[in-house]
Amino acid sequence: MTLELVGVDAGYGRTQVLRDVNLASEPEGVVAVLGHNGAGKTTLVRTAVGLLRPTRGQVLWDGEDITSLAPHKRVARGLAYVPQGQQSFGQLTTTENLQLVADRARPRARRAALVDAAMERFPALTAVATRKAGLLSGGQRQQLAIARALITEPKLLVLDEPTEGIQPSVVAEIEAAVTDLASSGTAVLLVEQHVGFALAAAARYAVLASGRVVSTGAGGREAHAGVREALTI
Ligand SMILES: Nc1ncnc2c1ncn2[C@@H]1O[C@H](COP(=O)(O)OP(=O)(O)OP(=O)(O)O)[C@@H](O)[C@H]1O
Repeated sequence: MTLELVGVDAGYGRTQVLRDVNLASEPEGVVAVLGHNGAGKTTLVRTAVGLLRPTRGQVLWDGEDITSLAPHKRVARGLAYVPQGQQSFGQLTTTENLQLVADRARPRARRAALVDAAMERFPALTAVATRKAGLLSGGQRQQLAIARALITEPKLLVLDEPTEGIQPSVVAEIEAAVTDLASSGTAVLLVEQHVGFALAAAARYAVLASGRVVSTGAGGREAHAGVREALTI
């Protein structure tokens, strides 16, 4: 499954942010979206997941036009989104946060297995399974947010700056989980400020500047120079 933005313009009211954006996820692996603050990365992912309607262009899911499809229907098709900011239900425990999403899964008998599988991806969560999410560290809450998205068994996981504001020791755990996910068949669209990690993980990258894609290419170490140059635009 690939998600594709074709000639997309989008913005807020009269403020146009995205300009003629063309970008596709890979059927497997990571596509990294890079760019400075305010470049339009969050606007791009919000448009991709259906929280913002493009003013021009199309969003395709495996070739099908889903531009007008509601976000929750996109989730049902296999598109999951983890927004910036480690959001969770603070009064619920770690496990309850996961169960809340699993409770929608069918058949009922699978629900516990989904929670267990999501926990297994993030061993740090097991230790805080009964703690209220509001009392978790930023890194734990970020892991919980990703684990919650995984309960929907996405084909494509859209992550908006998963390492932002997270202490370095936990960043490595999040990076490892994202890399592991991508290599086990879940495609990832990754917005990331941390260029080193993004390029190491990415099969492909796109650099956004002032709402336009100004550079794209294959990921990996050799992409650094091209990305650095594009980021100076
Ligand atoms: N709700 C909104 N209403 C009006 N303008 C907005 C809104 N959200 C973002 N913008 C503007 O759109 C532009 C792009 O913002 P966006 O959040 O997409 O960038 P970003 O690349 O994700 O930046 P960051 O790394 O800071 O999150 C910015 O100029 C921002 O001020």
